[in-house]
Amino acid sequence: MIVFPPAKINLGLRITGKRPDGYHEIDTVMLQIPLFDILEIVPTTSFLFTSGGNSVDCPPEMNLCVKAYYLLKSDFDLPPVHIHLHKIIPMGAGLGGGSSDAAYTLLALNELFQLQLNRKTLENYAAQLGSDCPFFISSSPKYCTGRGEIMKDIEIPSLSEKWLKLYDPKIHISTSNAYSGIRPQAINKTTEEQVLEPLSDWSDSLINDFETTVFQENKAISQLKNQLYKDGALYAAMSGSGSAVYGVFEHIPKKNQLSIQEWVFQL
Ligand SMILES: C[C@](O)(CO)[C@H](O)COP(=O)(O)OP(=O)(O)OC[C@H]1O[C@@H](n2ccc(N)nc2=O)[C@H](O)[C@@H]1O
Ligand SMILES: Nc1ncnc2c1ncn2[C@@H]1O[C@H](COP(=O)(O)OP(=O)(O)OP(=O)(O)O)[C@@H](O)[C@H]1O
Repeated sequence: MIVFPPAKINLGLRITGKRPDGYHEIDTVMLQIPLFDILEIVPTTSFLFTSGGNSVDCPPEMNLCVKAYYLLKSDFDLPPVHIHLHKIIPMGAGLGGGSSDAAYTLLALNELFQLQLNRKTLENYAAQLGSDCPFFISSSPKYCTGRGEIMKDIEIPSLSEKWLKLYDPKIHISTSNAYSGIRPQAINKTTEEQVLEPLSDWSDSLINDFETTVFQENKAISQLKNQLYKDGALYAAMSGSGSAVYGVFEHIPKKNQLSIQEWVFQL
């Protein structure tokens, strides 16, 4: 079975508290985007994990696909499989690629071995693998709170038929380091309320709390955000804990001749 785990972007990301378990309370909207890894899972005689494309900077046993397989295997009599991951989504970019691979491993195993697990059960398994993982179990935009795992479906009419330009500055940002530099703050308005306001208000209202510290340490990332506004973006921001930045455009944006990886998608 072949599946295509997508990347996500965060629209606004507020960090509102530090929890006793060391995680942070967040308030964000997450949206899948059409940038995909490729994941193939086939039954075999002994467990094997291989990967291609961009190299993943952790040993195979730490790969979230492998962790997802063994998590399900602890509760079900799963046969051995060969998992092959072709990595395309940039790592440490705030695009949730590893989380998506983990969620899609659960989804594929559920289907391949007819485990009959419903969405809620799959989300509970996903939450054990990472805070962003439950989001990838279903494909619609979500307003996410808690440590990211409390989700509510949301429609974002402002984004209908808009264009997205995404830059990968190729700067690896560790999520836990990024969180450790943040002082949580209470918020007056939720991100859900803000994304339902007109898109023309977003640049003044939507905030990613990671931008202040990440931009201070990496001027190149804030320059890319400025570049997106210069190019005519209606709204531009960093995704998650960075380093990827995106802009939302009314019309198809031109590609720049910057020596940097960029993608353009219609939403
Ligand atoms: C930045 C976001 O991508 C926004 O969607 C997520 O909050 C990160 O989610 P993730 O990559 O799935 O994170 P996890 O794998 O669960 O946690 C990695 C590390 O990030 C920190 N972490 C993560 C999520 C959260 N709500 N609070 C945290 O403090 C913790 O130090 C944790 O050890
Ligand atoms: N399948 C995988 N793909 C990518 N990274 C993985 C995977 N499995 C484990 N990892 C580890 O997770 C780290 C970060 O992964 P990921 O791509 O999800 O980060 P991110 O883009 O910053 O996402 P997030 O928005 O969740 O913080 C990698 O540096 C790697 O060590």
